[in-house]
Amino acid sequence: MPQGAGLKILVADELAKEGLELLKESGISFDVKIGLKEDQLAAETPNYDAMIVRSGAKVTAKVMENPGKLKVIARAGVGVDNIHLPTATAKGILVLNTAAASTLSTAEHALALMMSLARKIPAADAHVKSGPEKWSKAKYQGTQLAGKTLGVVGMGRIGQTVASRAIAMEMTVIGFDPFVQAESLMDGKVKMVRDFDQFLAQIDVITFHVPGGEGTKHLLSRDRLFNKCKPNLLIVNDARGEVVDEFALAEALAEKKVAGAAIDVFIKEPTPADHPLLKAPNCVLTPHLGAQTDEAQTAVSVEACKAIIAYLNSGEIRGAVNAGGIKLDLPPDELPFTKLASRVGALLAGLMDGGYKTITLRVSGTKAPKHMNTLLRLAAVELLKPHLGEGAVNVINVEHLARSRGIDLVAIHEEAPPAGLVGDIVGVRADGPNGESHRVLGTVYADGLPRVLRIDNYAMDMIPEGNMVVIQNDDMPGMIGIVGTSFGDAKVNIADMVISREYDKAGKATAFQVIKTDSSPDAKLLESLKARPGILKVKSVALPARG
Ligand SMILES: NC(=O)C1=CN([C@@H]2O[C@H](COP(=O)(O)OP(=O)(O)OC[C@H]3O[C@@H](n4cnc5c(N)ncnc54)[C@H](O)[C@@H]3O)[C@@H](O)[C@H]2O)C=CC1
Ligand SMILES: O=C(O)C(=O)COP(=O)(O)O
Repeated sequence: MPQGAGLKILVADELAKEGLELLKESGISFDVKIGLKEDQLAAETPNYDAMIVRSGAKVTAKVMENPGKLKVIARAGVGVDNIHLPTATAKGILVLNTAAASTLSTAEHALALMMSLARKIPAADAHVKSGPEKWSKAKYQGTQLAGKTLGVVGMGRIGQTVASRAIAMEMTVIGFDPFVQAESLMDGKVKMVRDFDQFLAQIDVITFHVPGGEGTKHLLSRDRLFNKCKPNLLIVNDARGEVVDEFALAEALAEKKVAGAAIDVFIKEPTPADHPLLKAPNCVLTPHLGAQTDEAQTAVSVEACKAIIAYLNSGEIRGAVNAGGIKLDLPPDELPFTKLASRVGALLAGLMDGGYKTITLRVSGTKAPKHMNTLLRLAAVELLKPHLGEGAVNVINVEHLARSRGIDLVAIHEEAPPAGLVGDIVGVRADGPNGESHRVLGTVYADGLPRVLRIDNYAMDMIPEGNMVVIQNDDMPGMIGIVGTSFGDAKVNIADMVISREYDKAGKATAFQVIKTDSSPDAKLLESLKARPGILKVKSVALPARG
């Protein structure tokens, strides 16, 4: 079957053709359905493996309530405030964006707004076009930006790009961003101010480059607009509508509490006909055009489509917003640790009788510790699968599902491998609520294949793969024979086997037999083994084949 066959993508906002071409080439079928209302989008969602949106489609909790086969949503752009992230994460849907693809265009748009505002370009343009009779220059006298102080709110990708260009225009730039700890940024050229009101007191122009949402709502509130801003302040909002109190802004402009505003983004888009900013003085408005250039639209479309294709075809995660920083497309010498973690997790799940209180990953060495979160999530997915079902848990929702069940996920970087072992060791331990506890330790050899080196305290060296049966028995003569004969009688061929012995504190020896079989042992065989005197535990686990 060709790659991509059977998969379907919903393109729910307008997307540049370059990305759509990539979808066609990938063989994954797609439908373009723009302007769907919440109910319509909710009805369409379960039929698609992936969705691509910009800011128009609202992917609410309701839309994802019954996500069907939806696995991934790509935002062709930056802001993901139109996607209900907690629901996406809980449902195991990867959300990704194209973070840097539109940075330059959006920064240029903010600068264009700033200059339009300072020099009254839109009004002057309309004036000239209105005819020669009232030709006036004095009415359109503007403000020079060189020498003025620009305050950049949000010193991320777009904020810094705006700052560098404003510095080139000989503006003084200061920044406000509570998530930047440095005293200054950009080689000391942008001083960071901690207190927002003190920041407002220093600036002639303010430009916003923050994400939307509760954390940034009404940063420029009514109180600040009326009582904290300098009356000559020019306001640029190319971020999100809620960042500035739109209604208070219209009043502040009318009452000359601030000098002007240029706004690209609104609480409600399209803006309603009675929106107060439409009639506010010295106010320049654009219809969410920050990223609307040929270059940015091509880039976001291509990146979003490439990322969707990569995730659907190979599980590769690019530009993830809700995957806790995990990475599955690792270099060849690190990639086998992902398989190791999954198989260690699956083996451990097979050993446990009950549920879990804590799942702990311990890693040592140089390669595995680079990917602790990824390895922990992969192991935890396998541990939770038998409890939640095959399709219910994945690397996106595993942390949420564990937390919602009161299971702690812990990752520990050990300075040195456990005694007797060397190199990159990945160990996973599960502790149950009733004192049950098991652990499995493994590594990856130079052949790139995972090895299990310990189950509990039993030492071994085995590739975890295929049908595996783990048997714990009293260490006494004849036990291997009993097991061998039982498998033989059941016509189950033993492909490989390791035996390991351990002594408990009282000096009593027990042995572990880890057996790989060519076919799956049935319940009757396992039950008959369990019933044998001297056999303490029999567990069967089906792992993927070696490949
Ligand atoms: N008008 C348009 O068409 C476009 C608008 N945007 C908007 O611009 C935003 C920023 O984009 P990037 O610079 O790429 O994101 P970014 O993530 O690189 O930067 C955002 C910055 O905001 C800071 N921040 C967060 N909360 C803050 C707060 N309460 N006060 C001050 N700073 C805060 C963060 O620490 C970060 O440094 C996007 O989230 C999106 O909402 C992005 C692209 C196009
Ligand atoms: O990328 C962003 O965050 C934007 O705001 C751009 O929105 P758009 O894709 O043009 O609807």
